Amino acid sequence: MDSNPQSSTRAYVTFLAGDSGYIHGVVGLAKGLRKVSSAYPLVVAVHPTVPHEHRDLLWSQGCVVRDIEPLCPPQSHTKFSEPHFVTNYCKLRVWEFVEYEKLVFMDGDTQVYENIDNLFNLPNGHIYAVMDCFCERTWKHTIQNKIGYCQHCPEKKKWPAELGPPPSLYFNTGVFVFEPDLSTYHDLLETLKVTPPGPFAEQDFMNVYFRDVYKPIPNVYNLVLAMLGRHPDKVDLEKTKVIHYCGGSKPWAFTGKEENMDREDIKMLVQKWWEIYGDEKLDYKNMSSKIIDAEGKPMA
Ligand SMILES: O=c1ccn([C@@H]2O[C@H](COP(=O)(O)OP(=O)(O)O)[C@@H](O)[C@H]2O)c(=O)[nH]1
Ligand SMILES: OC[C@H]1O[C@H](O[C@@H]2[C@@H](O)[C@H](O)[C@@H](O)[C@H](O)[C@@H]2O)[C@H](O)[C@@H](O)[C@H]1O
Ligand SMILES: [Mn+2]
Repeated sequence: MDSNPQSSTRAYVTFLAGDSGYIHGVVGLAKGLRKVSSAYPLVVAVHPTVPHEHRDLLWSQGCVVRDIEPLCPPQSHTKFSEPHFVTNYCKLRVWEFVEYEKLVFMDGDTQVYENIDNLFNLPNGHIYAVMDCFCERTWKHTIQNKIGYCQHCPEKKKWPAELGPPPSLYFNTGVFVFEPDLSTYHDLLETLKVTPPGPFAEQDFMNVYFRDVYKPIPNVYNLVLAMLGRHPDKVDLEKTKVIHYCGGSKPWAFTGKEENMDREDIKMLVQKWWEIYGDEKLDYKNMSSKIIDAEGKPMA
């Protein structure tokens, strides 16, 4: 018998901070999950900088709104790859959402195009995520990028033996499957205090912390846009379930002018994002399930 009946629950979870436009991403994700008939709610870990009207909007879109405290890395001179990455350490707060047995975290700049509820059935005891790509200029600080090595194509440019063993598999933290628990949460916070930050902030930290329990899942669950240009042979858009609009402009502010963004496939994917975001039939108020009577007829 489960000691805590709540702990058998599952949910998608995302993180929202500030007022710079990600609210559109989170609302779009809530509508996308409804469109693919996901069986689980979307919990939003909300940073104190999120305006109250955005909290109300999330609630009106059927999201579970959970306030979180900020979480900062130790003081350092690290130059993050993007200034806002320092805020992303707050993602780690989701490990305290222990009212859920299992969570699938999704960045606010991801969108789901096919049901991925099957991820909740992956065996416990691991963190599941898609391998990241090292080929973008954002990786210019790494030896991998300098020598042209990427974990998506180790056969193309082998890791030089003189550099020792190749780096451990490295995952993108835009989508990951995990089980929240308080002992891991407190250990994460203690370990964070003594871990010098890297350019990819909480992503670098999580890759070190979870190195021994990380298991890769196919890139159909988190296709970062860079893959389209860097590893087209590893991409099948027909089979892709989640698009991660990272590494350039976000769909809600798309200009197509950023590096690598002026591509027909990316413009098509941005249009697909807008088709969901703009679809009023997917608004929570228009989707609330009709109450039906004993004969299965909708009641007034
Ligand atoms: O100002 C910000 C920065 C980040 N985020 C959240 O943190 C996630 C990670 O940041 P981002 O997606 O920008 O990183 P990228 O995947 O583009 O590197 C976003 O998707 C949002 O869910 C946010 O809400 N507001
Ligand atoms: O805070 C660090 C971020 O690191 C990751 O983004 C990166 C990564 O994808 C690189 O491979 C790209 O080159 C880069 O553009 C992109 O920003 C996660 O997507 C994001 O959620 C967040 O954890
Ligand atoms: Mn992202």
